[in-house]
Amino acid sequence: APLVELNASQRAYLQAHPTLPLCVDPDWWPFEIIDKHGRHAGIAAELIGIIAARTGLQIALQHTDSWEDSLRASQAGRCLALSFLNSTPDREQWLIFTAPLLSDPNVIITREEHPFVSDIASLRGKRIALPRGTAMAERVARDFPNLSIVFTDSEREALALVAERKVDMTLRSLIVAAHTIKAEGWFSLKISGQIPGYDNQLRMGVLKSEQTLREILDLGIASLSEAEHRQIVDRHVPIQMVTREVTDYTVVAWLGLVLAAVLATSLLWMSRLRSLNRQLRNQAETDALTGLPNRNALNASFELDVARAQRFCRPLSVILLDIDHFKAVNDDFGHLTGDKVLVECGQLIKAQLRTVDSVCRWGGEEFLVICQETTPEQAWQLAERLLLQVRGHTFPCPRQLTASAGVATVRAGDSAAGLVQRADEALYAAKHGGRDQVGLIGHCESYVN
Ligand SMILES: Nc1nc2c(ncn2[C@@H]2O[C@H](COP(=O)(O)OP(=O)(O)OP(=O)(O)O)[C@@H](O)[C@H]2O)c(=O)[nH]1
Repeated sequence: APLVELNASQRAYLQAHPTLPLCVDPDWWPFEIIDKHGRHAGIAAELIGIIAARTGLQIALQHTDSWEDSLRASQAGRCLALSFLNSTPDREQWLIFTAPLLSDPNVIITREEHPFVSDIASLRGKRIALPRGTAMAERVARDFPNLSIVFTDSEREALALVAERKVDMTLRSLIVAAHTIKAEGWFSLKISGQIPGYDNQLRMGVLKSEQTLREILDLGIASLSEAEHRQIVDRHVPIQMVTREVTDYTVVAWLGLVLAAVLATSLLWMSRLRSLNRQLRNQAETDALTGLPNRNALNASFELDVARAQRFCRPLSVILLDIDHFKAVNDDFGHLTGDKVLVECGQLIKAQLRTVDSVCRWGGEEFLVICQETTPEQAWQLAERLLLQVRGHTFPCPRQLTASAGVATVRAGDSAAGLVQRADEALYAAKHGGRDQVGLIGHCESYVN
């Protein structure tokens, strides 16, 4: 980078001051530290190093034991400049300040389970830990009377109180917080929000008498590029600085993402539940072997069919069909053959029906056919046709098979069960009469004129 161009009085100042006595905070990592070799290190040290190289200043580090020590040394005139500090009315009594070397937002730190803070002014009765005597503690007390402040002796103690659940939150420099959370392993802490305008503007402080020194430093500071700032900060803060983007918008975006994820999961879950329920209902109402509806599937609608036929004097008939000597099929050719016969018999019956009629597997080797708008005579004819089909069909079984059927038609006062009962009696009669025939019980009373 090019050297900064100085004017005559600035060059004269440098000649009169071959070294610049600088006081720093010896223990404020990652901003700055006096390391074990007695060297100034950290973000501030690197930024000031570039400034010195570009302006020709020779820095002479003044060793102190603490930040308070450094402030006292500065007040006593033992160092002409302080490295990295916010300007406050108190400090302005003896210092003048350069432009900021670094802006660093102060962020709200809470435990992981705390919701994101979008508006700190709306929080009631929350406890916030802040180091005593800091500019930020003064500002929070003034701007947010809704919070109760717990004063601590250090920033570390403030963070520890949050980690130990003794307070709800603290406010801290993003860079220092990111570093400390990682260094201390306080991963139960998170950055929950940011107070707009609560930024650290870290500047160099120069004794009031040293106007020219401030001019020189400002020229050096102005020469620092955004990329140089970023590189230096990134090197010292191992946590990704995307956290720098923690503003209300990111919070909203994150919440949006989380909500979307929850919504998507519930929708998925609900559709899965619906599909499972559909499967369950299908399974409950379908005969696994033949794929026909079973007795359960029929019950509700069958009662209604019977009631409707009675109410409107319409004929409704049922046919109960039973394969003859089916036990012998099982016994002679095995259950698997018996199963195949049942499946084919179901298909055979179904193929003969009008769409308004329905067939279900009533149980065992019995099929029940419900024939809407069907007189006993018509039902009888259908039953005869079904038996003819069975008789003429080649089942996957070495034996020629036949079936018997019982027919019944709705009467006044009938229930669905009563109707099937009569069909069963008719079937019994057919079996008794020699099988392979249709049985009919009682007279063929019908509602049709
Ligand atoms: N393979 C097979 N057999 C079944 C099934 N359900 C019932 N059965 C058998 O069907 C047979 C019915 O026999 P029975 O009620 O004695 O009547 P049948 O041998 O058909 O004689 P009739 O009805 O008097 O002509 C029994 O042996 C049952 O085990 C099934 O799902 N698969």
